[in-house]
Amino acid sequence: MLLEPEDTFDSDYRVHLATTTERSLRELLIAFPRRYTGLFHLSEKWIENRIHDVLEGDVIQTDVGSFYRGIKRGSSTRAEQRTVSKRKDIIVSHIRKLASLKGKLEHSEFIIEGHLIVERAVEDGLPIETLLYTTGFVATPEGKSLLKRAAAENLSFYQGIAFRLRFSIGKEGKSHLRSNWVLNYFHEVLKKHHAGYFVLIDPEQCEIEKCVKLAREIEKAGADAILLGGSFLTNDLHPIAKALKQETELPLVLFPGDSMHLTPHADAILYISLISGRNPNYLIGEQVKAAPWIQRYALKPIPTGYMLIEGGNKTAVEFMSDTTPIPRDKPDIAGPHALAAEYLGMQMVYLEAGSGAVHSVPEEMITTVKNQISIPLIVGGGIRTPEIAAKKVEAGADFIVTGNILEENGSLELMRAFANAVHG
Ligand SMILES: CC(C)=CCC/C(C)=C/CC/C(C)=C/CC/C(C)=C/COP(=O)(O)OP(=O)(O)O
Ligand SMILES: O=P(O)(O)OC[C@@H](O)CO
Repeated sequence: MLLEPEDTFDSDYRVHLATTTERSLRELLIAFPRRYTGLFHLSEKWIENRIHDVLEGDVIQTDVGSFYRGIKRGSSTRAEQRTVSKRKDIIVSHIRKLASLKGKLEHSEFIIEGHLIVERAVEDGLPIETLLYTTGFVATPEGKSLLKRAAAENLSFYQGIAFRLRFSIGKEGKSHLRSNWVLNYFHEVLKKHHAGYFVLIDPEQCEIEKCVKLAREIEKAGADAILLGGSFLTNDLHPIAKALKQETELPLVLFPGDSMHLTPHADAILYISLISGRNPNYLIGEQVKAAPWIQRYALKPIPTGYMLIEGGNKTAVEFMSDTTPIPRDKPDIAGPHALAAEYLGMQMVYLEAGSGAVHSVPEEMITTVKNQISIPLIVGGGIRTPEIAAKKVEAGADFIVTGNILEENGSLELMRAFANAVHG
């Protein structure tokens, strides 16, 4: 985003946006200074609606094209508060960690501060990942010139607590995995706790308000992330995801049943391939259809080997995917599937008994799989009590997913009991 002083059309700034995704546009608009008027050049139709979400104003036609002229709403803008000051902001806390040598070594990332050195780094083409700056900085001449250069380099911007620049050392170029803060966050959860706890929200099962209430409780209870998805969706995902993201600090991770289950309002997506089945559509077909949209929406993909395990009843996943689950008494078949997932470069394995399964994944199978792989293991389906969750962790699960039980009885106490049982 580049701001130029503007007075011809009764605005404070003429704003040039270099963005191709809704997410980066949103982040840029968050950085636009409050109580100032901007004249935004509308290069593409979709930009207009998104600007309208954040700024109050109208489209104006001029002889040099159409523009959106709007003023940034007052200080109560939720997004603004979230980005700048929330203590638990995941990116900000990650950046804080990088201040220590231990943090730098652990993540192979640096922060550098000061516009001259940052400018030099941009100029030298260092593998920069994210540029962080304050709202004040964007309006200074140094800020303008640096942001112009950074926009030309296609860097992602983030308005942070201080003007800082983060970049990775090591290999050239950007890797989606190296810059995948959600995956890094999952690994941090595992360093902090014995295991992590994910709660699945099924968009079919709740109205927006109910979902939001549930999400707030999930966060309060100490869960580590919210999964959003279902095997068959008829509800519009966008408003639900948007509301959840506004109301909680937890990472919002899509858990898709097919390539239509996407929204730019989430942080990441379990990029699952149904490796227990032999249905090419769920091994690679849906993934190919979704890939360009995941890129456009700037979702962080988490490549995951998804394995369906017989759970005593025919589940939605089994029916929808037209695949046969791995028999629950055959851990020796499950093990090599998981190992193959790791060898294929997947970052997680998910053992799924199916939502509402009569029997959850057997402990023996969890242990066999865990012993074969070094990537984190997610276990879900039919886990109905904190005691059972603890047993799965003891057997080797790194992350536990619960869905139905909280839809049936979403009490804060029960969620807390699950989080505590899993965290150990
Ligand atoms: C990577 C992308 C974009 C798509 C991959 C799609 C794949 C491989 C799907 C596997 C098969 C499938 C239908 C998985 C569904 C996973 C899921 C969200 C399960 C949880 O929900 P349900 O089992 O539907 O729960 P309910 O029965 O409560 O709806
Ligand atoms: O709804 P439940 O049975 O808890 O299952 C959660 C999840 O693993 C389904 O994909």
